[in-house]
Amino acid sequence: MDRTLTVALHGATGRMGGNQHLIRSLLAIIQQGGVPLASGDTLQVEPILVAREEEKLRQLALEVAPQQIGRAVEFSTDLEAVIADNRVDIVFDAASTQVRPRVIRAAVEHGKAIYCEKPVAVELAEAIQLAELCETAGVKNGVVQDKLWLPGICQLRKLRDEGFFGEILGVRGDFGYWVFSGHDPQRPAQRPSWNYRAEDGGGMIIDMFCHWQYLLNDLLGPIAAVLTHAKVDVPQRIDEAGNAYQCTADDAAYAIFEMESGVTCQFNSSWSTRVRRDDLLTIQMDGTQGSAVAGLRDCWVQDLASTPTPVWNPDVPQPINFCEAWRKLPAPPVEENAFKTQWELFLKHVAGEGDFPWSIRAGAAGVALAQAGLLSAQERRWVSPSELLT
Ligand SMILES: NC(=O)C1=CN([C@@H]2O[C@H](COP(=O)(O)OP(=O)(O)OC[C@H]3O[C@@H](n4cnc5c(N)ncnc54)[C@H](OP(=O)(O)O)[C@@H]3O)[C@@H](O)[C@H]2O)C=CC1
Ligand SMILES: O=C1CO[C@H](CO)[C@@H](O)[C@@H]1O
Repeated sequence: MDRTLTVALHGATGRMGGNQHLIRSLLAIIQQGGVPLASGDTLQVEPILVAREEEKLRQLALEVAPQQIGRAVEFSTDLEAVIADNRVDIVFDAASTQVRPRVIRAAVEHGKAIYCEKPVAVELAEAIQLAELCETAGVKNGVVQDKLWLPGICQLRKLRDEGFFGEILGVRGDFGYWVFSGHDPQRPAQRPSWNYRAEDGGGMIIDMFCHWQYLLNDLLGPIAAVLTHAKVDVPQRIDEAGNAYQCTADDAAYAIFEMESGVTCQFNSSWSTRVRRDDLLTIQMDGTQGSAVAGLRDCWVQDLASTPTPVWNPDVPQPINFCEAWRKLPAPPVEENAFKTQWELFLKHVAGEGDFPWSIRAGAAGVALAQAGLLSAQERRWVSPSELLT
């Protein structure tokens, strides 16, 4: 038997709302015939697209959706009416960050299940309030933590579980790429301008530390303290309308995370760097018995036996090709989109099958790390995220 969950997809016209959540997740689920449940039933999903711009919505609902699933889907510019609609089971928000608390509150008022993009809010106090609100109302809730299902990260987790590393000693994360400022009309900025304005909820720390929190927590347990140096490397950029604006949000952040386990993790996150590594995000984990480097999709390993023996001598050309000493792991047989995988888990959870630990409360822990990072950068000192949660 089929059961259908109707999802109000707010922010459908945005990059994430349109590409990852509509096209690669919800429409892909419809296209595959739904989500099989353990009960033998199949869970279907029906999106209602919501945003402010009717023309963009019309194009997604009446042109993009039919190309993928052979029929149109519903759309609306009236968020309040859609949230209040009795047919809607889940309210999902992927609009810009500052709008999120308002959407979550409205959804709770109407007793809907809530799922949203990260960060759940810019301010920690607000993120905690939202978690409490959902818990008190007893509504099912969740936050996107997509990196947990990236194929490269899944390989890293598997290596840890198999004991490949021996004793884990340290982790190094390198994230980012060059984001064009927009001054050259031939090379427009490839990210929305609000990301570079603190007053609009932008900034590297609030954007990426949420990801680093759940990733590190999953791989190594809780983060005890963070030390961050943040910068605005590119002070002026050009916005979507072609106007120059001052960048008020950090676009580079250099952080050391000290784990409760004693492991040290060091993460560079930058929109002002050029890539000379295997992927836009690489995470290297070093242990006594071996090391691994995970990119978004691939993972490379080097065990103790294949570790080269370098000798420092700048007077001769480097005799070792270090890249050759790494072995690329075979790709897993089925590679699913990480957002889609998490969507399926949330849909099943709402249908009564399976826990969903990636809650708004879990999202608030990400905001706590971001706030700790910002405070550390401002006051130039180590900050413990748990200090801010008490
Ligand atoms: N998990 C991940 O990997 C990622 C998550 N994100 C998160 O996703 C969210 C969206 O980011 P992204 O897609 O890059 O941003 P975009 O700027 O591309 O999209 C923002 C969306 O928000 C809507 N919006 C903006 N302001 C308002 C407002 N005042 N009221 C209602 N709607 C509004 C826009 O709608 P309209 O068309 O009406 O203007 C648009 O649909 C952010 O919270 C970000 O942190 C972002 C990137 C990656
Ligand atoms: O996870 C992410 C990956 O990178 C994006 C931009 O390229 C970020 O905005 C985002 O939050």
